Amino acid sequence: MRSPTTAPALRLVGLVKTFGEKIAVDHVELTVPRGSFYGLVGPNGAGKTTALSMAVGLLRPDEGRALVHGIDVWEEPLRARRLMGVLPDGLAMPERLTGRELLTYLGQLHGLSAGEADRRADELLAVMELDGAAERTLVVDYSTGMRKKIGLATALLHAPKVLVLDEPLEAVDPVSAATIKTILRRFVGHGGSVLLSSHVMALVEELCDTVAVMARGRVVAQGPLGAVRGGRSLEETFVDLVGVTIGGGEGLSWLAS
Ligand SMILES: Nc1ncnc2c1ncn2[C@@H]1O[C@H](COP(=O)(O)OP(=O)(O)OP(=O)(O)O)[C@@H](O)[C@H]1O
Repeated sequence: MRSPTTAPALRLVGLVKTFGEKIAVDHVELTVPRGSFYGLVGPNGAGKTTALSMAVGLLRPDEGRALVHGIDVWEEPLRARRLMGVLPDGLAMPERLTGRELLTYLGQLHGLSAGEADRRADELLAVMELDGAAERTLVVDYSTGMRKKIGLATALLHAPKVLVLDEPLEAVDPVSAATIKTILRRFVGHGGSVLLSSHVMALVEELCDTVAVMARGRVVAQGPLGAVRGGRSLEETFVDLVGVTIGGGEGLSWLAS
């Protein structure tokens, strides 16, 4: 086992998860190099959310391990979680708090002093453009895009080394998306590592240097973006790898009448 100082940002080793008869994640191996901007793509139901939930310690695997900077997420959860910032799908978070209250509360749970938690909350709210009226609004009343932004702010609050983000830009307007992309690029530019899942190939091509394609619970390709797409667009490569038949061309004749 490599030491925490040289280990990859994140390593998933033989992860398996079944729900009843359904194998949601089937022996997934994934290595996110340090300093990489890593995109995980796959069709609906491919197992991305299940794999990411196991990677960050939110869902216990049936088999396999997840290591953050070489630290086992299940054996040393506190050490591992200190290194990770997580934006889960569905964004379960305390909702009866304002954006500011949420950040200061979570900051103190992370062990920051009240002053430091306040200072970081100020900066994050400003950067996410959630200052002003938004910071006094309860999170339960936030729009989907605002929830993504406050979720990303909570993920960044304790200055993690690795961000694991499930669909961070889904349902986010273009202006907020540009803000989030800038923040993520800065995070990687300063030595952090990002693993994000997305359905949007153009987004992954724009942001990520390394990609993995999941289908039916398995990783069917992974590596540097250029090598995986092999001179084509990621979308073409994806359709080939995933082996989908593109629907919509037949049926629905009543629509034309
Ligand atoms: N809690 C659960 N109970 C039963 N089945 C589940 C559960 N969570 C996921 N699944 C099933 O596991 C498979 C993988 O789901 P998962 O949400 O990980 O896929 P995904 O790639 O994130 O999909 P999407 O892109 O649509 O979000 C799906 O068939 C899903 O129905």
